[in-house]
Amino acid sequence: MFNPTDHPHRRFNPLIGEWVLVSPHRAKRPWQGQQEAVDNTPKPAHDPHCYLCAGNTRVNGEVNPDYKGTFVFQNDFAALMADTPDAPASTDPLFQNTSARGVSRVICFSPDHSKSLPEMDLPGLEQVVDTWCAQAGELGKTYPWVQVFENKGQAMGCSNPHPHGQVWANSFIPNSPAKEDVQQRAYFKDNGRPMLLDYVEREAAAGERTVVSTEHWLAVVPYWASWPFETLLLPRFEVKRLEELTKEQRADLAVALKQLTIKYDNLFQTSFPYSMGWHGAPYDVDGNAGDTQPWQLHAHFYPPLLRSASVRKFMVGYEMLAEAQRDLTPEQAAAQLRALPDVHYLQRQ
Ligand SMILES: O=C1CCN([C@@H]2O[C@H](COP(=O)(O)O)[C@@H](O)[C@H]2O)C(=O)N1
Ligand SMILES: [Zn+2]
Repeated sequence: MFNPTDHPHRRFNPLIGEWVLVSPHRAKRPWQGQQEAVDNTPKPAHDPHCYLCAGNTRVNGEVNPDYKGTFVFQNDFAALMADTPDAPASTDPLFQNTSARGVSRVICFSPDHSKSLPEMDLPGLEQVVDTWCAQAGELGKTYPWVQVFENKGQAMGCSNPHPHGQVWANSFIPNSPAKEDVQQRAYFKDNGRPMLLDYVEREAAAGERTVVSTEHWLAVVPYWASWPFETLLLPRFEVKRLEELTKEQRADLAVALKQLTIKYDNLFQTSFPYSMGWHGAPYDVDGNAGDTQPWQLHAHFYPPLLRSASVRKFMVGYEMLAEAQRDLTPEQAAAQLRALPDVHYLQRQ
């Protein structure tokens, strides 16, 4: 008799139209592979050598202001520029290219070099949320896609430990949002409702994949999660883009973010690495983005850790050549996170 906690099976991710292989007992195999370096040394509130700290000089010689809340600056090594000339049109179907313009900005979450999101207070987190919303709303006037994201931890290639995120505006809609656009439009056409609005209601009723639940927000390990402790942060109301969030919805988002990231840090009692980012309806800057009705704003958290602070999941081999594969079920991951205290392990000492 099939049982999803013991038997390998595949699950469909309707947001990108791809399958994930679930092998529930893979996490039990002996591990003699790489151990990630774990850096639990406490950080100073101000680091005189940090390029992102208030009042310090950045690598390009600019001096950061003595900022008190969030601080946004143009990335000195921007991946995209606003004035890049058009790439020459290609006629050969095997050698297609197209132009790429945009803006890259860095968002310092606070002047405190030592506090990542779970350790920040709610007013500080609300400022981060307001900054995300303001950046998306401003850049969305000029660019069809605005990618708000955060790389946290050295395990995620973070080049600077000062808690910060980034926002990259694009003159194009990148691959992942493009897939989600197609999938949400197809679902809306068949069902007359945004996919993730139906999904959040079903998950709120089910509960077995819920990690954090607040008045306006729900964080789940999605049924189709790829990364071991991947979560999807969903509004429990219809909303298309960050800047549409009301003050109350933003304040509650700060609560949900704090609870989720505290759970994450408590899982292996370490600052939990992840890449996270927001997806909302593309912006209609040239009149052909289509209506926003099928879309629902949401945030993805993609954390690499699998078994401990030092053992991560590798999406390699089978995952690169075939399809994503996970070593424990989403329900098991959610249960582990749910069972954790909602006070940060450093606060408890
Ligand atoms: O003086 C600096 C240092 C870092 N940066 C930028 O800060 C960003 C740090 O982000 P990451 O840690 O996610 O790499 C990185 O994109 C880097 O280009 C500056 O723009 N100026
Ligand atoms: Zn710093």
